Amino acid sequence: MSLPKPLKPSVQLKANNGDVSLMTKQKFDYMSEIERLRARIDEIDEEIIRLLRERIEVASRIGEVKARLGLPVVDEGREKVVLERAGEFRQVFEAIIRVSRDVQRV
Ligand SMILES: O=C(O)C(=O)C[C@]1(C(=O)O)C=C[C@@H](O)C=C1
Repeated sequence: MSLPKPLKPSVQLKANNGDVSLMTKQKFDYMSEIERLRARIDEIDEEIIRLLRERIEVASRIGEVKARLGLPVVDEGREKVVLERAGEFRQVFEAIIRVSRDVQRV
């Protein structure tokens, strides 16, 4: 049985110190794919952050109305509904709710 052929280093990349290091084309392609996917994650994260800011703004408005009506910040029934909808992201939403409780207390 023969061993697979070693891949030829075919891409030259300049390292920070000016040395030229060799990388296989295959590894270069995989690394480019990671970069491309990370760029998409950056876009998604920016959108999530924008939506979280908007959510906090809305929660803060709810807080103002509650204060006028003399209602408590925490509404456990409503939190249950929000957390059930969150499904596998329950822990994420627990953290989000903590933030919106906090903005309603200031
Ligand atoms: O719906 C409300 O009453 C809110 O204040 C918003 C919110 C939430 O972040 O979803 C926050 C705190 C409450 O305990 C319930 C829900």
